[in-house]
Amino acid sequence: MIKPTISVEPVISSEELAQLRKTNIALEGRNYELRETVRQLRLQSAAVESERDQYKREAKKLKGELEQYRTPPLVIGTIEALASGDRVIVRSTTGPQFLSKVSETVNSAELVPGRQCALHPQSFVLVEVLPNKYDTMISGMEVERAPEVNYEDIGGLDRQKILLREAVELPLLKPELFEKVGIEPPKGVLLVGPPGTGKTLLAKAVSHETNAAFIRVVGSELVQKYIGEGARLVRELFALAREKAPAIIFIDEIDAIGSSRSNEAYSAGDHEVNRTLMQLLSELDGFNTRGNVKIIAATNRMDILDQALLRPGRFDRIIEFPLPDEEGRRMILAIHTKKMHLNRTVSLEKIAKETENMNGSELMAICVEAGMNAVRAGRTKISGEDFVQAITAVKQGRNAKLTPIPDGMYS
Ligand SMILES: Nc1ncnc2c1ncn2[C@@H]1O[C@H](COP(=O)(O)OP(=O)(O)OP(=O)(O)O)[C@@H](O)[C@H]1O
Repeated sequence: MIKPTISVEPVISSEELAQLRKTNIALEGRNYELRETVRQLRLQSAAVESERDQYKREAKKLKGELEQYRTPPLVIGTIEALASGDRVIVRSTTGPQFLSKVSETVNSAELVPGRQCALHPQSFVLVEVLPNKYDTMISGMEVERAPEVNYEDIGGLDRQKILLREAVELPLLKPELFEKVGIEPPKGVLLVGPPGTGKTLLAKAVSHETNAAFIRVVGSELVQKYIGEGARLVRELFALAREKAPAIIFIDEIDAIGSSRSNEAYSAGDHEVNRTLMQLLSELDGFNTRGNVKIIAATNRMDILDQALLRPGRFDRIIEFPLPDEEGRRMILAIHTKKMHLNRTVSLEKIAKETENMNGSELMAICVEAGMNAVRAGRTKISGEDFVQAITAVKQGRNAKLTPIPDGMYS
């Protein structure tokens, strides 16, 4: 029997096989390219979303500010007697008496003669019953006992630290030294410099070191919140400080009550500013420098400050806070990255070089933003590139803050 011969024809020639392999490699390359494009697009979309969120937050903040400008300041008064129906007799702090209608939002149980209240400036409707005594103003002031800020938390500013410690800390901790030598410690200290340069931070550190209460008020709030109340608030501010002594009064934006323009007093607002300033000057003049209340003020606008504030016996010690130099920036960066996990590609010296003209507050924002970049990429270590991007973001926004992590970043 003849066996049939089976001839096995190759299904594919070696040339075809080589061609197929080539095509396969090309397709894999293309696939890789496409995946890379998708990854890039995802990153871009995340960045756009994060920018959108930032704009949204900015818009919300501006809306709030606009709303604040639209709301006129309220008039303060004292309830004198309850009249019939929904009316009360109120004497305003500026003098006249009103028969005021009471807003429906006010709890009638709070309408007690003697209580302070706020009236709408046009309709004189009683819109709010204010808490008693200090509470009224404490709502506008921050009171903190020995804030948690140490000198080690402050980068650079060595000269400023020495000067402030000498002017505030020493008289509080060792008043007898001044007595023995027979000199008066400085009365008020004025910190002058651009925003975000550590003025508040250093004042808080002194407060921590002396275990003093830190009472912070903002100049513009003293004169804008309630008509006719600025002078009373200043009086109560000093009374509160004496009660909480040892205490440090910190008046931020003092130029809002102490600008030379306020002397001219040509509008109701200016008149209010002027009265507040007069009260502040009189409190300063009647102030015992050896006592355990110290006063520090801060401003970014030394140029418009009323000279009356700078006379001897008032703010007679001026300490300048410049923008940090390269070494200062490196030290500030070191403080804010102390608890961060940095990889070897991060050089604080290099970052300090690239952040000329930036203040401490912006340097802190860069550190937070760099950390966020690592979080967004799902890493636990922060790289030099994270900082490069953060510097660009903060430079662009100049007030870039923590951006929320875009949805789906980790999916
Ligand atoms: N020298 C510094 N060392 C460390 N951090 C700093 C320094 N300067 C500023 N910062 C950071 O910036 C933040 C803002 O600083 P601070 O409130 O002290 O500025 P300021 O000079 O009082 O500004 P403003 O005039 O706007 O009130 C601080 O909470 C801190 O995180």
